[in-house]
Amino acid sequence: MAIIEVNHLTKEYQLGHLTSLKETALNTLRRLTFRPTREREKFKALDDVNFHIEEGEVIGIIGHNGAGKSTLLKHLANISKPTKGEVIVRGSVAPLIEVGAGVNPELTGRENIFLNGAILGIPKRIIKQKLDEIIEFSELEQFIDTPVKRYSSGMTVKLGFSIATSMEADILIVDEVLAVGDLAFQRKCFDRMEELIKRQGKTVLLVSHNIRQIQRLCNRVILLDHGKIGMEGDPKRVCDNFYEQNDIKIKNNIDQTQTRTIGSGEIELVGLYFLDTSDQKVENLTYNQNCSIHFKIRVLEKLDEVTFGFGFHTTDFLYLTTHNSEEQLKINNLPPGEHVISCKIKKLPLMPGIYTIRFGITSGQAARTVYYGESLKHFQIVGSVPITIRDGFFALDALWIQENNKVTDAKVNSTVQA
Ligand SMILES: Nc1ncnc2c1ncn2[C@@H]1O[C@H](COP(=O)(O)OP(=O)(O)OP(=O)(O)O)[C@@H](O)[C@H]1O
Repeated sequence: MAIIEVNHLTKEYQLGHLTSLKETALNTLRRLTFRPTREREKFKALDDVNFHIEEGEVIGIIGHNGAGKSTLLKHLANISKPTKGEVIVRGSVAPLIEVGAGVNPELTGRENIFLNGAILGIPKRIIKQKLDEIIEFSELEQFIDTPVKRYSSGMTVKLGFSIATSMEADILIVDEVLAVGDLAFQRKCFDRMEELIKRQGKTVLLVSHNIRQIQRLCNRVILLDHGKIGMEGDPKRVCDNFYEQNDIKIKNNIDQTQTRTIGSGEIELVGLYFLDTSDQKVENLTYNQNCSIHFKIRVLEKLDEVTFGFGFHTTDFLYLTTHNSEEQLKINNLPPGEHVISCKIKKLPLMPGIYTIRFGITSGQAARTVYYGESLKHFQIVGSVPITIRDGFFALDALWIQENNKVTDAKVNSTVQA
C-alpha cells in the first residue's frame, strides 16, 4: 500500500489574500456604508493533483516559481488543508519545509529537540540518547540553551535539519533548505540526505531549484506546472525536459537575461560574436564545428601585461570550460581605443543545447582583474551527435578497444591448431 496518496488535490487561494488585512478593513467599511464588497478572484495553486508514493521512494518536485511546490509539501505535512481532494499519509512525517518550520521560537534549541521528538511519539529515553549527536551535527553546542528566536535563519535551519534527519520519522519532507546555511553545512546536509536515502531507505520528498541535485538524489521526479503535474517519472527525462523548457524561455528572453559584469572601468566589452571558417558571423553552431570567438573591447586607459580568459557555462551557471591566453597571448601594451581579440576553437565538442559565455581580462604582474562578465551571450549548439554519446556536456573524441584481442585470438588459433 502506498505510503502517501494524493488524490485530486486542489488548493484555491484568493488573489491578494496575502494582503488580506487591508482588504478585510475595506470590505468592513463597504459593508458599513452599504456598498457592494468586491468579489476577489480565486486561483488554483494546486489543480487536481494525483500521485502515489511507495515506501522508500525518493521523489523530487521541481517547477517554475509559483508552480505550487511548497503548497504541495505543506499539504503533505498537514500544515494546509485542501480545498478539494485528499492527502493520505501512512507514517510519521519530519517536515523541513521553511526556516523555523516545526521549531518553536520561544523554546531553546534543546527544548525544541525534545518537543519534536515528543510530537513524533519518540520516548524521552531515546531522544536523550540521540541528543548529543543532534547537537553536534547542528554545530550549535554553544547556543543550544538559547531561545531559538535569538538564532539567525541559518542557525534555525541547522537545528531544524539536525532534528528532522535524526528523529527517524518514516517520511522526510525537505523544501529547499539545503540552500540555506553556509557552504560547509550544505555539503554536510547533502551527505546526510544521501546516507538516509541510500543506506536507510527512507521515503523522502525533496523540493529544490537545484535540478542537478534532484537528478542525483531522486528515483522519481514530478514536474509541477501552474499547479498541475506537467510530467512525472524518470529523473533524467523529467529534468532534461525542464532544462529544455527553461532554455527555450531564456532564449526567447535573451535581452532580459541578466548578464553579470564587474570591472575597474579601464576597459569594456563592446562586442562578442562567433565566426565560422569563412569568417561569417554565426549565431548558432553545429556540434564539432570549427569556429572562432571574437571579443571586441574598448580600452579607456592604457593597460600593460594584459591576458584574457573565456569559458562556457550552462544557463544555470555550471562552469564547463575555461581557456586562458596566458601562454599564448599576453599583450604588453594595450593603448586606448577599440581592439578585437579572438580565439580559434578546433571542433567545439559541446553537446547540443543552450550555453552562455564568460570572459575576463587581467592586467599587470599581479593579474589584477580589470573586467569579468558572465552570461554574456547565449548561443545554441545544434545538430546530431554520434550514437556513442548519450548525455553530458562534452563529446570526447575517444575509441573503445579490447586490448587483449590479439592475445585471445592467438590462444584460439593455437587451440584450433592443437
Ligand atoms: N497563503 C497564500 N495565500 C495566497 N496565495 C498563496 C499563498 N501561498 C501561496 N500562494 C500562491 O500560490 C502559488 C504557489 O505558491 P508556492 O509557494 O507553492 O510555489 P512554489 O512552486 O513553491 O514557488 P517557488 O519556487 O517560488 O518557491 C503562488 O502563486 C503563490 O503566490
